[in-house]
Amino acid sequence: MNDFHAGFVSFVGRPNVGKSTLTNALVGEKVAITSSKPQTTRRAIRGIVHQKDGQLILVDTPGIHRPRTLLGERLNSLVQSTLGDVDVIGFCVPADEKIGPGDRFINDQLDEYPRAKKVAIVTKIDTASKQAVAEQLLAVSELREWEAIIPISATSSIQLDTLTSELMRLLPTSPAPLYPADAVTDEGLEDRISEYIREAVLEGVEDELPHSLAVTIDDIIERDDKDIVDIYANLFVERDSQKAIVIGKGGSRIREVGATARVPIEKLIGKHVFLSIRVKVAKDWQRDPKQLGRLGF
Ligand SMILES: Nc1nc2c(ncn2[C@@H]2O[C@H](COP(=O)(O)OP(=O)(O)OP(=O)(O)O)[C@@H](O)[C@H]2O)c(=O)[nH]1
Repeated sequence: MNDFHAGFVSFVGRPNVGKSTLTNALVGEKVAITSSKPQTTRRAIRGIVHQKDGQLILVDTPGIHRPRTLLGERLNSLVQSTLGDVDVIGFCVPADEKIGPGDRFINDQLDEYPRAKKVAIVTKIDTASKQAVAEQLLAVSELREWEAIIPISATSSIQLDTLTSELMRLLPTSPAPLYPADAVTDEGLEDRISEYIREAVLEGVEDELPHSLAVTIDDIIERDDKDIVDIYANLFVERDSQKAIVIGKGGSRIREVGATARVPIEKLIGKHVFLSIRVKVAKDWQRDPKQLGRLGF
């Protein structure tokens, strides 16, 4: 049987166009955290879509942007090395914003990856009128020759099956699946937990604070006597003033963060969780090669 398709697909686009939300919607599970803050995604996260006739491995990448810090530069080079390896690139533009210089910049970069097939995805069509969507499809079609142009909404589940089968069709045939049938991601447990915590902190913080956040896990300990898992996490910020904001009056904010993050973590682990989050200052870590290394970038 040679009609099983399997391969790697990456969604690219400006920050905040809905790449992570789309990844989660296609996988059917939260493998990538999302937020309304630009540049939420910092790693290439793999989400795996299983179908009878194929396996789609989605590599979620940070949004491409002009870097302002060393972290920004590392994120951009992560995108570049990821795109060099994928079979299909899905270029995402939102239906509710006109194509601008940021989109053109990314579209031009796609020439550097001749091996990958290219499809355009118009995202968030639930937010725009039929006419606006039609105009956006036309504008996108003028950027280059695409294998397909597909309008979707990840939050309203519009055309997601169409997108999956289009992507599947463009993947190479494979003698066997690349991942086991029950895998939804290749992210490790610690990384997924850290990301859930970062997502919870991102809710409600503003300005440059979202970029200053990093989370690491010291320990995950199963208790012998009870069905509880103890998780010890560190939340890094860059300045003392940010530490105060994140902790909140009398620790109120950080308690809320813990309660919010515990929900997806307990779902993931299938047990009750005691979550300890210690807030620490790592001064200007986004610009410091040593600290970036320690935080996993
Ligand atoms: N209305 C609507 N909102 C969406 C849709 N998809 C994503 N969003 C919202 O758009 C925002 C950004 O979504 P993300 O998935 O985090 O965007 P991203 O492109 O991965 O962003 P970065 O990680 O910054 O690159 C979030 O607030 C989402 O809820 C959609 O189909 N419809």
